[in-house]
Amino acid sequence: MGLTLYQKMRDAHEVRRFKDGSSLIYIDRIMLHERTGSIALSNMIDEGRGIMAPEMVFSTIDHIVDTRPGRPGGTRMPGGQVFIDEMRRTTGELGLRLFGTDDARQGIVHVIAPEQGIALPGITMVCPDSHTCTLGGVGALAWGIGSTDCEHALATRTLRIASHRQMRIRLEGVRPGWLTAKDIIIHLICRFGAGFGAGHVIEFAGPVVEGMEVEERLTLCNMGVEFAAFTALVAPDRKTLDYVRGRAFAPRAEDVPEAEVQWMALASDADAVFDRDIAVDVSGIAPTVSWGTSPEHATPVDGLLPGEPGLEAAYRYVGLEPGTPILGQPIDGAFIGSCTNSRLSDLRRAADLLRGRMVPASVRAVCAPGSTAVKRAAEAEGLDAIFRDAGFEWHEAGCAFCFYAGGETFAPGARVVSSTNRNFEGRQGPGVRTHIASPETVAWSAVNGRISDVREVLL
Ligand SMILES: CC(C)[C@H](C(=O)O)[C@@H](O)C(=O)O
Ligand code: SF4
Repeated sequence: MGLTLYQKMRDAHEVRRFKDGSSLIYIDRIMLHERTGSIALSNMIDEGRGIMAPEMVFSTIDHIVDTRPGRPGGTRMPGGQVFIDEMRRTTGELGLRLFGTDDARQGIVHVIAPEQGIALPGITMVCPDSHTCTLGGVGALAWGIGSTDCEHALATRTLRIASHRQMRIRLEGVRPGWLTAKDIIIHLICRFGAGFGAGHVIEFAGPVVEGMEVEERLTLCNMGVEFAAFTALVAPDRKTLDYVRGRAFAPRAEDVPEAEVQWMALASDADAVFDRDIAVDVSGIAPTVSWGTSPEHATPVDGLLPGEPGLEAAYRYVGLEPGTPILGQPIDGAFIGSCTNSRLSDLRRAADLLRGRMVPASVRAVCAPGSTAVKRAAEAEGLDAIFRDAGFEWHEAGCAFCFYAGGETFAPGARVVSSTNRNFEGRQGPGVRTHIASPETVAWSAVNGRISDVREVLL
């Protein structure tokens, strides 16, 4: 019987298989950020434990640090400075790499991992952060862990994982030019339900995935955890190899040929058995936005809001009515950023829609590039000027606007179209109503001052 991509990667890293089917897995690389990583590292120091392979640990400061231009206050999160200070102290004491706020490699952990070549095809990676699944987009077996597991991984370079079920989602059909990976993943979560991936590893495959750029695959895998999956993956291909080559922590030039042969062999066998094998035709998928308080509360942008029972609390929070259109809903805010959609390709596509246009004064629009490197690259090609001229605030790299670190937010009750991945109550701040969507939908809605259909301009 053939093996799935996931099974091959697991087997290649398996130190031991237990009777219950779980496995002890060798961990290649570990990433940390100040919100959770600082806690794991202080515990390690307090317990007198050493780090098994310090050179394989990569840390950054992204979550609670302000993204305001210049970051004048460090962080506005009450009590937040201690996480930043602890991250600096503990990484210093333990001799770990830290991409701090003064480092050109700083950024949202899941954005810098592929960007710096830390995430690579075929490696195992963990980080105490749920969106570590993003890295499946480059063919890494990567998943989010809790603090205790993080300490275990730091101390032993291994982790025990359960035996996961296998799901493949094959994306087929003709993808319209305006249809983004974000629309597709929100559509899938809405169609199958936010719990559909529970207990599974999801492999995204099929011609539409093969046609996607690597940064789009990162967006697709990013929301694997919003599908409740253990993680998500895309098999590496030529595009992945081109993407990875030459990045700072990728293999050295002389090792590349051998590595690439190994990476290209990473694919599910033709006779691999999946517990669920689903084909989805993307041809009919519309630009998709969330309306409620779960990513599964979503709708085609030109659809009417659903009226099933059980959605009352969500409707109350968002201040909308079943049976009404989402299209045309006036908005107060627009946000482009987060580990889902803040890479250079996202900013370019949004800028294309903003060029020569202006966001109305009633809308507060913010862009926080995913990393300092993305920010600088965007500035080098003049994207910052396009965003600013359109009325967007141009921020530093970080998470703060995505998850309300405690400071940066929109006004209570504000309706915000956002390129992020979560929309539960208060996610972007007290009372803020988040509609998750593609960066294109965010940009186009921002200039119109209402939730808008990108097909008006991109068809
Ligand atoms: C703070 C962190 C642990 C959290 C996560 O794990 O996802 C954050 O990144 C988020 O998106 O809510
Ligand atoms: S950008 Fe948002 S979703 Fe991503 S890691 Fe940061 S807080 Fe979590």
